[in-house]
Amino acid sequence: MTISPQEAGRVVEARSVSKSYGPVRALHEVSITVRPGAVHALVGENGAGKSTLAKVLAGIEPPSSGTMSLGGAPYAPRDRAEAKRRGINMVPQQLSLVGELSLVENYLVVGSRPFVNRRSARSLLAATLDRARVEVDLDAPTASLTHSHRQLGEIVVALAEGAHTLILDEPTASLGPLEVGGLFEHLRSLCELGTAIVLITHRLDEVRQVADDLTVLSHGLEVHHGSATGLQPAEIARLMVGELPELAPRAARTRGAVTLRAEAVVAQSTRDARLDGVDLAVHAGEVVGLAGVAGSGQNLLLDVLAGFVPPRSGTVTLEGSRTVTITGSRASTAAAERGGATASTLRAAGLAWIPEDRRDAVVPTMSLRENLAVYSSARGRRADARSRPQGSDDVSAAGRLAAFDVRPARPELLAAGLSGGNQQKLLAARELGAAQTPSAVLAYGPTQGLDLRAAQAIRERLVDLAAAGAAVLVASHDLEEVRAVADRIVVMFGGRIVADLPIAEATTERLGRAMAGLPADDTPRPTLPEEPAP
Ligand SMILES: Nc1ncnc2c1ncn2[C@@H]1O[C@H](COP(=O)(O)OP(=O)(O)OP(=O)(O)O)[C@@H](O)[C@H]1O
Repeated sequence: MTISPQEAGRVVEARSVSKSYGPVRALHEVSITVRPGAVHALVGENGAGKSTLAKVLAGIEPPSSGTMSLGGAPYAPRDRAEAKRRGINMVPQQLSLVGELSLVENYLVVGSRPFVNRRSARSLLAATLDRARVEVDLDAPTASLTHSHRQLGEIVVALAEGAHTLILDEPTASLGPLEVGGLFEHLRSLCELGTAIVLITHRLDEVRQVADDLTVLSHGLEVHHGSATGLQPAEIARLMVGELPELAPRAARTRGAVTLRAEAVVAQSTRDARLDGVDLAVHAGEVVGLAGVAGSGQNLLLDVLAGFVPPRSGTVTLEGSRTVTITGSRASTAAAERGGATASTLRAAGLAWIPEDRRDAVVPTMSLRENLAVYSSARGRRADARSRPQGSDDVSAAGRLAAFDVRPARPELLAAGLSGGNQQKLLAARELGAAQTPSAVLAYGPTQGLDLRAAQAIRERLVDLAAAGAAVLVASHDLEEVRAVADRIVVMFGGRIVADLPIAEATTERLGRAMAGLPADDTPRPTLPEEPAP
């Protein structure tokens, strides 16, 4: 590719950049060249240093040593605002839009241009949308937008701030295949306009689909830097982690009685399709996959099953260490009648819960040990700990962290110091690593942000828990994730369950049709359920 003089002014280079956090060496003499008009994929296993490199490029963290340049001129941003002024902006792993505010209002909050009024901010964003060929509602509260629209909205805000180099930290981690396709189309349009994109991803197939250049990091070192063209996912995986162990063959399991049941559940939330009489039974010893395009009701169903959203009508039952029944908006166990909250009543009865957004479950300001113990502490179990030998908690916490390969496996560290993938492993260690098998597991995208090896370990753990008698329900935007573990796949569309397929019958074609609300054969579309009441 030939670079015009104007574009040459935008080549971002980092030379021998290192970054340490105390004793942790996150980056060691890494060099990268980011070209205008190209997608540069940045891959590596969890904790390899990808986000750190992104933060250094975006002025969020200063490097410990090394130099950077922009268009040949020195580039050493003092902070993020300076990086933005020079045209380099980052969309973080966890989106930073304020949910109650619209995109226009969010832009007014973060925009670096002084004295921009609402009308000119709106027209600037509208023009940016147009240029990037994106359609997103500029005036609705961003919390009411789908995840992919929020993602695009955040990109549009960054572009409106004048970014010529955009760094996207795992933008596809919680998007479904259709949304990923849409996002990539937009990224390609941006590249045609000369924007440079650094794309951090764990989905190696995406590198083949969209990337021009590739940098692979491993343990803070750069192990590959070059063209992405023609590289197959398996080759990239080998560069990242060496050979992957074969998936263990699935152990034979027997399906037991129903452990988790939803009957005629009707529920409503502002973020998802209204549940319209959902029946679902998950048996002890089975893994059920839950699929659906975003907004089909799967988020709300899991929130109802986890006790966070009370159903308007219908019943949820967990046959755990005791039976918990939720009807309408109340849990009817003795504990709940004494005032116990529904979600914690379910937990106390043996429900494990991995939410879609790990920020709902991991407390960054607490240590890893405190994060592991947070629910038992909340139930007043600290007193038990006092009677144990001193330090035994730390030993068991360290063992649990090591078993889930949390790096570093040091119980006293704050969770904030872990990379995103390692926080996800910490969550899995808490929810799936207790000595006692949970009665039921609800997991939404349990391998989000995990590298191949870590994702494989979590999948095996879910299957092992089912073999040990748990009823496991796994929802994901990533069909491959669901398919890798499930014995059957239930598909939601428009707030209803529209298909329930044994894994052997869950072909891409059949799942795709069900997810689009089409019947199994070629007959016309079914009538959609009524619109939720305003
Ligand atoms: N604020 C921090 N304090 C201490 N250590 C940190 C901090 N941020 C990152 N680290 C450490 O630096 C290393 C690299 O982390 P980084 O977040 O860059 O990894 P990553 O490749 O983005 O991982 P992931 O795929 O899990 O997001 C890790 O060992 C991490 O624990």
